[in-house]
Amino acid sequence: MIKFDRVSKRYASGKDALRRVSFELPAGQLTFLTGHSGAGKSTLLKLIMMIERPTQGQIFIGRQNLNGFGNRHIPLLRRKIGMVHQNHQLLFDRSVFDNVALPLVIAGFPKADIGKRVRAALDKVGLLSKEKQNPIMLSGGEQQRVGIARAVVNKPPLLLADEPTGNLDPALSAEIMDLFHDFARVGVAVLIATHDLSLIARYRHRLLTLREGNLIHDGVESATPAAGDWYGA
Ligand SMILES: Nc1ncnc2c1ncn2[C@@H]1O[C@H](COP(=O)(O)OP(=O)(O)OP(=O)(O)O)[C@@H](O)[C@H]1O
Repeated sequence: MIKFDRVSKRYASGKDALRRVSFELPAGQLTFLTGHSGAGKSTLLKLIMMIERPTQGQIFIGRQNLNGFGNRHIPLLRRKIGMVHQNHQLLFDRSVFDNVALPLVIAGFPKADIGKRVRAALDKVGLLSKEKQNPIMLSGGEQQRVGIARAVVNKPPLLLADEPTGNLDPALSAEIMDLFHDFARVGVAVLIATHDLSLIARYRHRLLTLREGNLIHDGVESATPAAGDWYGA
């Protein structure tokens, strides 16, 4: 589903945020992305979203090489990617329904279609009964689920999450992880960037570990937190 081939990113400041990073994420797999603060996780997600461009190397989504994409292709690309943020980034001046509908409205879906898809997404995250509420009335875990419904309402083949359980207690984190597992089970490639070592230890998934822009580990073997590794201790 997604492939990085020797991807490097140097910011204008001269900072090398990623150095010759290569990996592939197949459809239907859930993968954690970890590393210390500043290791390059957000940069990697930004390259996938085309918020930033690589300095070297190639990124493929499906069979498409992002190097061949101009700015006008970006909206089309982003429709293939669901993004879940730690702070949900919900709009508090509109209902839960309207928040989830937003990507479909932007993409120009017909109204009847929007209703069907939004309700299916809210049903999936267990929040159908709250569609008319303002998200400000919801708990942190519920707000995160609204964010997930919005990310998947387009049925994207790729789901990215940046610290999706950052503000949640272990029980709510487990609920969110259950949802991600459900999406992986139906063929979505799920990439979760997280610092949460207990989360990584609890689920034995493939783990990509970055240190100072280098991919220093790719596998499930040492899914137990190797904090010493991260911090170069
Ligand atoms: N726009 C930018 N211009 C210059 N340097 C940047 C820019 N964005 C990030 N960096 C630098 O690139 C490196 C990687 O940053 P990045 O945000 O990708 O790390 P991260 O692993 O996501 O960290 P965190 O977990 O703290 O979010 C850091 O040294 C950071 O300071």
